[in-house]
Amino acid sequence: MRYRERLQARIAATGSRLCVGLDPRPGEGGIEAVPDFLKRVVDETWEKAAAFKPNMAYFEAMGLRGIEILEKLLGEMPSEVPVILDAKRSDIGETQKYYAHSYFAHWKVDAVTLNPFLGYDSIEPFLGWEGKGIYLLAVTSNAGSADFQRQTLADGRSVFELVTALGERAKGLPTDVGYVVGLTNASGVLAKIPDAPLLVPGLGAQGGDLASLAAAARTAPDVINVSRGILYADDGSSYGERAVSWAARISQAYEEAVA
Ligand SMILES: O=c1ccn([C@@H]2O[C@H](COP(=O)(O)O)[C@@H](O)[C@H]2O)c(=O)[nH]1
Repeated sequence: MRYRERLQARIAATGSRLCVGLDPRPGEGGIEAVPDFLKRVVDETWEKAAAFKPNMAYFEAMGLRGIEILEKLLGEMPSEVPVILDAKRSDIGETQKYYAHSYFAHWKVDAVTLNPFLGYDSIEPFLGWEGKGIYLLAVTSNAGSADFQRQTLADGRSVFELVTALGERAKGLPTDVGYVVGLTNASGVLAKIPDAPLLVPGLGAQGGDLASLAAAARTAPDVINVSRGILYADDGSSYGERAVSWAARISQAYEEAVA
């Protein structure tokens, strides 16, 4: 089964487009409390998760122990839920081969985020993997996405359309190509993004508004990420309750857009 089909099936089975972001920040218990923390989050949220998204930065920040924690976590993930590793890697093709092997063959994640700045040959090593996906950073959720990504070229295209053109070149290859589009910057952008799976961060702590995404009436298996809004909301509710609540808010926005 292709990655896109698997994600579509998961969204249909759960009725949820929520991607649960796994960004652990060691607290009072220190690094040794992180594995149990992540296990509780996964156990409580997986039934409402269309996908999980561990971000490499938070694991790398814990040193080698963080990598061990990530490896163990990946080995114990519920098999029903696709895992998107947020790695944002970028290097020459020869080196990217090793990242692709590490993530797809060794860690067996379903998809990975990549920085497309080095061009097509830098993403090529990721394109021959049946059942896997990559998400290219197209329009990120930070203010700095205006510095390059949303600039307009002399021919009238936006810079992020050069990114989607890379993805279009990969059509027909075994790996599915999707894009990262930040909810905070999605307005006015979505009409120019192909019908490919989107990973949409920016909901919750970053204050993104679901209306423009829902109104775009896209048919692709787009997923919307919430990390701090589930892991660190400090609102007296459980991780599971927060996942249910965010999944419902996302569904409601989509329902209101068609009403
Ligand atoms: O454009 C981007 C790309 C990636 N991210 C990542 O998503 C989560 C967002 O976390 P929240 O706590 O829900 O804000 C985090 O891992 C980011 O590195 C993004 O925010 N924007």
